[in-house]
Amino acid sequence: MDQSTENKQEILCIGSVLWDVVGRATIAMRAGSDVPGRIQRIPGGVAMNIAMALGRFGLQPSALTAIGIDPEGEELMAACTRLGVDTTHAYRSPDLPTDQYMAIEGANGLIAAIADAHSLEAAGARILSPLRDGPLGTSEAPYEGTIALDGNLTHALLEEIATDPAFARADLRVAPASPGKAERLLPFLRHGRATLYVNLEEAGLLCQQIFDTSEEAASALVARGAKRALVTNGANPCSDGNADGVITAAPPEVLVTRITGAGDTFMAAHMAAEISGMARGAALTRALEAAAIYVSGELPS
Ligand SMILES: Nc1ncnc2c1ncn2[C@@H]1O[C@H](COP(=O)(O)OP(=O)(O)OP(=O)(O)O)[C@@H](O)[C@H]1O
Ligand SMILES: O=c1[nH]cc([C@@H]2O[C@H](CO)[C@@H](O)[C@H]2O)c(=O)[nH]1
Repeated sequence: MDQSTENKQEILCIGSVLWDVVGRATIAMRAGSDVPGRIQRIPGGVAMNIAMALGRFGLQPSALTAIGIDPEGEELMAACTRLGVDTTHAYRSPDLPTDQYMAIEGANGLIAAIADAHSLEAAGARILSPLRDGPLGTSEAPYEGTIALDGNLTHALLEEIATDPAFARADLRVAPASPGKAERLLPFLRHGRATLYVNLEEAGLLCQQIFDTSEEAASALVARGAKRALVTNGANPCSDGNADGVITAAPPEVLVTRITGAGDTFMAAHMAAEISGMARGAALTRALEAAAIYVSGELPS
């Protein structure tokens, strides 16, 4: 281990590490538009986005995911190394192509996106082997560190994680992959083992209820069985609820230049703050500050 990594805290990120292919146009678009613009390919997937943000906050992220042994996978492995995300424990299969996500963004925001995470889903429990069969942990000697988990895994695998003894001692923090996959996190309401990081819409989908405030949503998630729930609501106040009650704080007012990634930045900053020993209130404030810096266009650290 070299000098730069020996004092950093390792943190596992479980879920999608894939290529994002994003087409952007500066004019407003709708279904069927065919316009000039730019197309970029960048590392993505919720677990990867959280891992990259955790790295920026001084932690040492390691990904448990599926990455193909195809040219796209080799390039993605190199990109992870370059971006400070360890892939020693990633599952590599010659039969599964590297996953990808495709989005189209116009001046009026996201028009549509497709997430092809079929290889991650097909790899299933094989990505968890380092936590179940070693070297990171076993049922008898469970992993005791912090884990960020995304909701790209199948509902069945998330259900297993919610009760698996190999996860019993971890500080498990879970984020949905998209509103469309929010309901995959229901096992963590039935088995109160995880801290959930959701936005107001995702909280509503999990509780089958419409919420006006993050405070209402956080207390409803805890009432439904979540051990702890952090609910963000864009520029509006954000809440942290657990059995002791709900605390709420407002994001600083900033000029917004980008939004995508705000939720991942919030989660990573909040995890890093708590790992460094901050209390609930201070960690919430720190995470809101980091997300504000991010949406205003800088990379917080
Ligand atoms: N307009 C804003 N002004 C200030 N802070 C913001 C704004 N939008 C988002 N944030 C910050 O980012 C956090 C997460 O935002 P949001 O609730 O929109 O999450 P999300 O929907 O998961 O984001 P994402 O766009 O990454 O999916 C907020 O709690 C807040 O701290
Ligand atoms: O179903 C999914 N949708 C979107 C993402 C990721 O979220 C980011 C966009 O919000 C992007 O990086 C994409 O890969 C994912 O991992 N799964």
